[in-house]
Amino acid sequence: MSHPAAPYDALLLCSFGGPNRTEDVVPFLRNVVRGKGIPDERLEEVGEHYFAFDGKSPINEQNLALRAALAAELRERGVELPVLWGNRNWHPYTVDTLRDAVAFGARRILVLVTSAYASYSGSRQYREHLAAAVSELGVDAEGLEIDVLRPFFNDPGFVDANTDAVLAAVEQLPAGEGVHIAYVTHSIPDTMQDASAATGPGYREQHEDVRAAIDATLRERGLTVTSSLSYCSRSGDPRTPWLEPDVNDHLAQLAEDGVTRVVIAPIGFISDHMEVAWDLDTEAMETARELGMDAARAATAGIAPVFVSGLVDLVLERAARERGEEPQVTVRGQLPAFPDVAPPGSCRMRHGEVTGIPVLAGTAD
Ligand SMILES: CC1=C(CCC(=O)O)c2cc3nc(cc4[nH]c(cc5[nH]c(cc1n2)c(C)c5CCC(=O)O)c(CCC(=O)O)c4C)C(CCC(=O)O)=C3C
Ligand SMILES: [Fe+2]
Repeated sequence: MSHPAAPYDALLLCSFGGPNRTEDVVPFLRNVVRGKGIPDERLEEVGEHYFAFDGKSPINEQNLALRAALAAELRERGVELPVLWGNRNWHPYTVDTLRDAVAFGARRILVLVTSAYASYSGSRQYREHLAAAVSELGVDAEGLEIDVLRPFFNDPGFVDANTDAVLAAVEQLPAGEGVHIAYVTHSIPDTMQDASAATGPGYREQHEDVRAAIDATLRERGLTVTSSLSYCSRSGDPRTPWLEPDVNDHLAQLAEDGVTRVVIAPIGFISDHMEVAWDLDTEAMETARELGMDAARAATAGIAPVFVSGLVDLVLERAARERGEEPQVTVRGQLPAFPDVAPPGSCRMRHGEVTGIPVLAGTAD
């Protein structure tokens, strides 16, 4: 029998990156907004949330924890597959990790992007980034082949971890009748939403599918549930339309409608990074308090064993398909599993225009 992770010889956790201390904040943000000509003074303002946390984003420690959990789960299953880590916008940069991996003999690498949903920001932008990293490596990357795991929003491990978290949050609320689950994700520009829906279910529709799947389980458990999807963390020009409603406006509307018990469930995020810490734990929870609601924030998937185990299943499933086998694929919700290779035209940038920017694991059109 072949090695369960063959043909891969490494798994690369590829994430956004975040600053570790005050001095990192502006250089990190320069990377994030690269090429947009935004002056440093403006970045000092954009970095306000990071400065409020002494310049330290929680995201790096979360990725280290996820890497350790993935490595432990692989080891437990007797699978030898090193788990590497590289970021788009801060150390360790993907290009550096890849250079080391190649020097250590890696030739086929599978990438796990730390966004569960497909959109330009969570999907194609990472594939552009990987192509740029390989191109920067030049001859050093000769013979290197990189695949990217499909978006995993409807993976049973991810959905079940979120379901468990919502159930635990309901338990935290004072006793009462009925509960509203306010599912929350990162807002994106309407144009990016439209582009995400060009070749398959769009960003919003992917979230709606997860919402319905979790709701169904909650009702099976006997809970009286209403629910909604709202958005956080919009940025940019206020005249540009982004997905709405904003979670704070939405909570006010819910209060007006007589909702008194609410669970804020950040299904759009795989861990408690800055958006969750600031926009939800700081702002949205305060909004709920001011509105006199009983509110609890559901945990993100983080390193919940069911989530980590689901990710390892995904890795082994993809490896098996690369070997020409037909492993069983299980999803929650109504949408199918996304394809291994993103179809041409998928998740283009804001306006769906063809940029010609090279991508890995897919075509540039
Ligand atoms: C859909 C989505 C996810 C996926 C959800 C997920 O992966 O969880 C995500 C992840 C993240 N985004 C992050 C940080 C930032 N995102 C920015 C800007 C933007 N994000 C957008 C969307 C998303 N972003 C968009 C449409 C913009 C506007 C710029 C543009 O139109 O292209 C900016 C620039 C400043 C600003 O505009 O606010 C920053 C600093 C961090 C790190 C957090 C930490 O440090 O803990 C993470 C994981
Ligand atoms: Fe972002």
